[in-house]
Amino acid sequence: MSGVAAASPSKTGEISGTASGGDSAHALKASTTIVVAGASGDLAKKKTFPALFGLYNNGFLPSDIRIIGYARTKMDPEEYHKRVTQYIKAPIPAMKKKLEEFLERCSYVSGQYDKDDGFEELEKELKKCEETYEDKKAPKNRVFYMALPPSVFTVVAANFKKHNYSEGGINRIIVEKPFGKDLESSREMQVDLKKEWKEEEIFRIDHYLGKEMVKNLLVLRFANVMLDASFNKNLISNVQITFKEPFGTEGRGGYFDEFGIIRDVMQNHLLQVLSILTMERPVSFSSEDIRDEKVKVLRYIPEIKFEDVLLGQYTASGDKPGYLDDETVPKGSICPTFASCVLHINSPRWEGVPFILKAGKALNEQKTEIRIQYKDVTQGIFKEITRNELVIRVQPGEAVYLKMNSKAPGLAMRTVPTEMDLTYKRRFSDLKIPEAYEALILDALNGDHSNFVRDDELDIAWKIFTPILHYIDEKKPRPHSYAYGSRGPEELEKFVQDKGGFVRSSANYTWPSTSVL
Ligand SMILES: NC(=O)C1=CN([C@@H]2O[C@H](COP(=O)(O)OP(=O)(O)OC[C@H]3O[C@@H](n4cnc5c(N)ncnc54)[C@H](OP(=O)(O)O)[C@@H]3O)[C@@H](O)[C@H]2O)C=CC1
Ligand SMILES: O=C1O[C@H](COP(=O)(O)O)[C@@H](O)[C@H](O)[C@H]1O
Repeated sequence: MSGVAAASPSKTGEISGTASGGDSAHALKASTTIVVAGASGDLAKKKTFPALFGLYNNGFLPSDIRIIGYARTKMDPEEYHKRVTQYIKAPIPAMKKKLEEFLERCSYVSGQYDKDDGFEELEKELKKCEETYEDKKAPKNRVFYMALPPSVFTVVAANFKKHNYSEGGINRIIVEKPFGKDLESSREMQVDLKKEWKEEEIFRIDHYLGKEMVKNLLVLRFANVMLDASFNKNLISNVQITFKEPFGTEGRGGYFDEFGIIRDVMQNHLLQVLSILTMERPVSFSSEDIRDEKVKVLRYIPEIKFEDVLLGQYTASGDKPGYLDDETVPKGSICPTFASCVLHINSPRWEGVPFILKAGKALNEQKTEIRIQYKDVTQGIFKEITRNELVIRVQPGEAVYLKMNSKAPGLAMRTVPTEMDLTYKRRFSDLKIPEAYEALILDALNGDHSNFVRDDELDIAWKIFTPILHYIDEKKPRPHSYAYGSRGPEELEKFVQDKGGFVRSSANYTWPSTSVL
C-alpha cells in the first residue's frame, strides 16, 4: 500500500486540518486479535480477508496479529482457508509464502449468534491466540469485525461484550452498513450498541468513504476554484450518481432479500457520495467539521415520494439465473435489485437541481460514477453543440474527465466534442490505489474515526429514505423486470428524462482520438 506518487515535476500538497491518522497512543501495533463475525459470508471472502491479507502483506497489521473467524457454518480449517482465500490474489512466490504465513494466523470457531456456548468456545480460542503473543505481559487488544446482516448485529455485539471483552486491553467493534432497516430500528440499534460499547470503541463502516475517488471529492471541489464556482443551480442541470454491478445476489439472498437495493447501496454508499459532493466548504478538513457539513446538506433533502422512484428486479437471461432462481431467495419475492430515485436539495445552492441516483445488480457492467451534467450552451452562433459534463469515475479505473467543445483543428470552422482527461492510470506512475477496506481497517486499528459514519449522519439519511422504504414494505409494488446483463428496466430512460436528467447515448468511456477529416 504505497501512496499515489504525483508525476514529476508536480509536488504533493498538505491538506491542513486533516485528522492525524489517529491518536498514536491508541494505535494497535501488537498483541492484537481480530475476530471476524460472519466469516462464512460474502463480505468476509470478498472484502474483509483480502483487505486483511493486503495489510498483512505490506506489514501494516500489528506484529503478532491473529485472526479468528466466527459463524454458524461448520467448516474444518482446510475448508475455511479455501473459502477466505477465494478472492485473494497472490501471483508471485513471495506473496504465496506470505499468504501461507497469514493463514497460519487465521483460525475459525463455529457457533450460534444468540447462545453462550459458541462465544465461550471463541473465548478459549482467543486465549489460545493470545498465548502466542511476543510480549506476554502486554495488555491484550481485541477488534471485533461484524461481517453480518444487521438483524444479528446487536445480539452478537452484546455477546462479544459479555464473553469476549478484553479487560485491560483496547477493544474496538467495527459495524457494517446498513445500520438498521429504517429510522426506528437504526435508533434502536444505536441505543443497544451504546449500552455495551463506548462511542470511541464503535467504528461504523461505509466502505465508500474509504474509496480513493470519494476521498478525492473534497480536494477536487475545494482545491479548484473553477470547479467549485460551477457547482450550483445556475450552471448545473442535473447530477446522476450511478452504481452498477454485473453480477446478481448469487447466494446472498439470505441477507439481500430482507434489505433490497435501496438499503444495501443507495441509502448509504450513494448518499455518502452525494453529501460529500454537495456540502458547503467545511471550516477545516477535520472529521467533525466535514461531518457537520455533510449533515447540514442532508437536512435540506425532503423525504422521497413513491413517484420519484423506479424499481426493478432482474430475470434470467441465457445461462444467467434470475433473482427468483436463487435458492436463497424466498419464492415470489418482490425485493428490488434495481432502483433509481430522484432527490432534491432545497438549499440556496442546489434548489431545483435533480439528483438522480441509480443502483442495480446483474446489469451490463461494473461502474460507479458521478455524472454532473451542465446546462445547455446557448445555441445562437453554434448548431447542435453538446453540453459540458464532468464525470467522476469512482470505479473501476478511477478517472475524472470534463466533456467540452473545441474547434476541430483545420481550416474549417467546426466544433468537435472533446474531453479533458485525468485518468489515474495514465497520469500517475507507480499507481497503487489502496482498497477501501484496507484503508478503513487500518484507520480502525489506528483509532482514527474520520472516515467512519457519525450517528447523526445515520439519523438524517434514514429520515430521507424511511417513508419510501415503508411504502415499499407495506404496499409491495411490483418491480419492473429487466434481463440479467441489461442496462436495467426499459422504463429507466423515460424515468430519468421525466425527472430532469439527460440520457447519454455513448457506452463505456475510452480516451477518444478524434479524426477531424
Ligand atoms: N457482500 C459485500 O460485498 C458487502 C457487504 N456489506 C455488508 O456486510 C454485511 C454482511 O453481508 P454479506 O457478507 O454479504 O452477507 P451474507 O448473507 O453472506 O451473510 C454473512 C454471514 O452471516 C450469516 N447470516 C446470513 N443470513 C443470516 C441471517 N438471516 N441470520 C443470521 N445469520 C445470517 C451467514 O453465516 P452463518 O450461517 O455461517 O452463520 C453468512 O455467511 C451486511 O451488513 C452487508 O450490508 C458491506 C459491504 C460489501
Ligand atoms: O455494500 C455493498 O457493496 C458492494 C459493492 O461494493 P464495491 O466496493 O464492490 O462497489 C455490493 O456488492 C454489496 O451488495 C453491498 O452490500
